[in-house]
Amino acid sequence: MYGMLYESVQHYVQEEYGKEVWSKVCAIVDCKHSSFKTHQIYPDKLMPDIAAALSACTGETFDFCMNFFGKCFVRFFSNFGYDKMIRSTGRYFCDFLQSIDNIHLIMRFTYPKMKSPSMQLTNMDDEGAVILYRSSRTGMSKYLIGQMTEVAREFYGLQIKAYVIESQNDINGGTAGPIRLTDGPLTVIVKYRLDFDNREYMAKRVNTVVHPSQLKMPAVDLKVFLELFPFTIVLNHEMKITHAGEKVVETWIMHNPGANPKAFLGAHVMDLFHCRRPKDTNIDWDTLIQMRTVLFELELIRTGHNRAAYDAVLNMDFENYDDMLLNEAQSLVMQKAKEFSAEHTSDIDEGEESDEIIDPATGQRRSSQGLRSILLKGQMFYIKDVDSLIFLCSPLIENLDELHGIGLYLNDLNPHGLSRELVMAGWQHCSKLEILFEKEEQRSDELEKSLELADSWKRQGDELLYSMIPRPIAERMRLGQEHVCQSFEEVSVIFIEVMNIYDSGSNNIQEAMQAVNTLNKVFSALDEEIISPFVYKVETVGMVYMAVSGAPDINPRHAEHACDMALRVMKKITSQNLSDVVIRVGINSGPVVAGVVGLKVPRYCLFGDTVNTASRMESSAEPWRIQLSNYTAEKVREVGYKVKSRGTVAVKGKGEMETYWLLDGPE
Ligand code: HEM
Ligand SMILES: Nc1nc2c(ncn2[C@@H]2O[C@H](COP(=O)(O)OP(=O)(O)OP(=O)(O)O)[C@@H](O)[C@H]2O)c(=O)[nH]1
Repeated sequence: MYGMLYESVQHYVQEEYGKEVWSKVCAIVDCKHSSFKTHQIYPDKLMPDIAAALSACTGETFDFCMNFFGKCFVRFFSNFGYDKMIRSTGRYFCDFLQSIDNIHLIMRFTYPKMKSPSMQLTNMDDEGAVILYRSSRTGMSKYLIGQMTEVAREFYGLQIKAYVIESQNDINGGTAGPIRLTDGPLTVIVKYRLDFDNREYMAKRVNTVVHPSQLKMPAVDLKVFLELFPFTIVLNHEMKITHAGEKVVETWIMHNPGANPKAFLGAHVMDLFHCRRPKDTNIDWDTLIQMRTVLFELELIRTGHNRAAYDAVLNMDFENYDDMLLNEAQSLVMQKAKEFSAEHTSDIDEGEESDEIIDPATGQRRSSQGLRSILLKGQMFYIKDVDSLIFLCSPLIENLDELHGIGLYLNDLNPHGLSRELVMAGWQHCSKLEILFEKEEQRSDELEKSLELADSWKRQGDELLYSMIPRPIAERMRLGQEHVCQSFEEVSVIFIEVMNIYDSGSNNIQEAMQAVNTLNKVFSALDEEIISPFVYKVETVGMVYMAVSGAPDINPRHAEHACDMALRVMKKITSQNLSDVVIRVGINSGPVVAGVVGLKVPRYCLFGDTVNTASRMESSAEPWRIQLSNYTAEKVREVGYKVKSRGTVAVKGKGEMETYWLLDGPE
């Protein structure tokens, strides 16, 4: 389905429910598109999926959401100026209801791959109307209710009540989860009742009977119709073709070489055509006589593809065709076809059955698939004088390539109306549009790429920021909240020093580079042991790595988490047996004040004697040992950690302190 419908949903869901809800909905349906391109096609099932997801996020029913999306579409398409088109369909709401098919058809040039639904106004009365909707998509029936309600309100000042009377293959709303559209050829048929004040329209209709233009007119010879509409077919009650325009017969002959050219008349319409629109329609008199406002699309069935045969048939003794035996006539046709091809292409080997077409218009070779079949678009009109249905139609051709593809020329098209101009306009329009679409695609791809790039830079920036400032604090600062210092009653501070990997007095560059590499390996290994939110890395200064447990996320088991990390680190670094690397660890627990300092390179710092003492625990520890302050040892011994007193140690700036070695964690 075209992106325009999804653009309207994204716009109004964000407006109505906020960007947060929209992001949640996208996450649920796994939609990767940050925006939708108007002219790009997206999966049909995305629409009901989004409705089901929005229903889950907001508690609204699925039907409510689909109805809402239909309203969004009508509000949104005004951005493209389509509201003017709706207003111009007619003075009354019923005029509009009869024009929806036409609207979609006119928009075909702009949305060439559109698979629009078909809408049929089957009944009107003073209290409203009945609409029959057919579509190859499920889950859209409530979408249409939203559209019709919004068009009635917005453009006709009508409050209508629209509801489903009966439906086939339609998945009733309120489904819990996203609707998976089936892939099979499924036609959804839904009949709606629209209740609204329709008296004025009905009264106006009655008056048309006495309208001056309705004065008795003489019967018109059917031949006139067939000249004006050379692709027309006339059907009797048995749905047999009684009369036909010359072009439709010629086109049929061209696409059915070898068939009896006289077999077109008298054949059942469904033996020669497929009904493409509306889908799954019973082609019988009673049904068609009800569907005079519906736009039909009949596709001519092709059995072959030989332009040469076509010319041969037209040149043959058409009058006496019946007298010849059919196979004699067919062999004559094929003979003529060979002669025709031989005249037009010298390089086809003799005797080789060529199925190539020489396109006389362009002289280009076309493979046998070159001739596509023809799609006739029009309405069924009942002509009382001949008690027949006449399919007043014209070929649906979007551009010159397609015209050639069918083997027709502009002169074959209806002499009146805009068929020829539309093809030309369509061709120009399409080529202009193609350039515009390409440009739009290019721009939006560039936009998509720069959005991805910006996103990756943002992520990298965030990583960098979170490496300096804890995420919750960074988020609060990003929201403009002034970050104030925060005091913590009790945390455990860990200092880890990498010893003797570098003599700061030496000027040997080699040694220095070696030391940096080794330090990077060790600190990266330590980083892997940081388990947020239990332990937070504060900084590294020189060979010293500092971390804390219990800040910025308060956690009562900070001493245990700090010891666990120290034990893991000891095990990890010894297992890595990095040559010359020796470490020692110190831990202390107590109160600290934490805050972000600095503007240029803001850092999350801890202040207080607890930090100083933890540093001393590390700097006075022996290599490969973890030294705990008395207070920390007390806390972890209670929960089974194995500690061993080191006795009293003279600690710089602290005097005599009893400290402990940490030997192992609890069983
Ligand atoms: C100028 C106005 C309109 C334009 C440009 C337009 C265009 C479109 C397009 C591009 C699609 C998607 C079809 C596809 O991608 O295959 C669509 C679908 C649809 N349109 Fe329109 N449309 C218009 C007006 C309306 C109105 C007024 C109604 C009904 C009141 C309507 C009913 C629908 C429905 C129900 C669908 C969903 C597809 C389905 O059910 O199969 N449209 N339309
Ligand atoms: N990495 C790091 N070390 C700290 C921090 N706060 C204190 N220290 C260290 O803890 C130790 C004890 O600090 P103090 O008691 O203030 O001693 P000092 O006189 O400032 O420093 P010294 O010259 O080492 O005695 C010192 O080695 C400080 O470098 C900190 O936030 N980060």
